[in-house]
Amino acid sequence: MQTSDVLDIFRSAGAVLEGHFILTSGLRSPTFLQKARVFMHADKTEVLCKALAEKIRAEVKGDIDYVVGPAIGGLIPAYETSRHLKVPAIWVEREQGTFRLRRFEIEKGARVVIVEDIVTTGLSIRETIACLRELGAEVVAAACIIDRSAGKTDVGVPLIALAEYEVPAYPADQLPPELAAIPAVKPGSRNI
Ligand SMILES: O=P(O)(O)OC[C@H]1O[C@H](OP(=O)(O)OP(=O)(O)O)[C@H](O)[C@@H]1O
Ligand SMILES: O=C(O)c1cc(=O)[nH]c(=O)[nH]1
Ligand SMILES: [Mg+2]
Repeated sequence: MQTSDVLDIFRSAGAVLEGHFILTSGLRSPTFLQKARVFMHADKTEVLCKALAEKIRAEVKGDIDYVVGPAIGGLIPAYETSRHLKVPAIWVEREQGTFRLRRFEIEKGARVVIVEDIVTTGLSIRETIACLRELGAEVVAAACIIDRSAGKTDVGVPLIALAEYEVPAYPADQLPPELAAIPAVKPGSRNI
């Protein structure tokens, strides 16, 4: 599956939004990939996650014990990707801002692959890795549907992206005037 195919699916779902967005990292962007508008369609989600599962199987050597999705955005793609990988899917969710594995137990040494929706700075994946390593799990790879950094982000483990799509993002104090003129909205769930 090519990047253009992935973007066609996002566009067909009305998931490529234009405006002024506050990202989870605090960066600002004129473009937001509202993945929820894709994941509301099981058929579109299946196509994307089956392709991602195939890419994960091709790149990860050895067993995978769990797929782990960072809530909320990672829940649906992690579940659907795990269905194709035929391994269980679990998730981390924020407890007072910090990712925790609140509902599951995981064996020490378990080999896990993180499945995210979108990667911008990789911050959310690094936070997920920290949580899982504290529990003794081995994070063998991370994966995502779209990497907005187009391969520039280093999360400390191999990052398997179904598509790479570079989108501008700016520190809040370095906004171009056309972006500063638009009221900012924050679609994600961090700090809620
Ligand atoms: O690579 P990063 O800079 O961390 O950005 C990507 C993260 O941002 C979004 O999550 P967000 O915290 O906005 O909440 P959501 O999962 O509820 O959408 C997205 O789901 C990724 O988890
Ligand atoms: O960086 C983010 O927070 C982010 C960007 C994006 O395009 N979509 C998303 O859900 N989160
Ligand atoms: Mg998220």
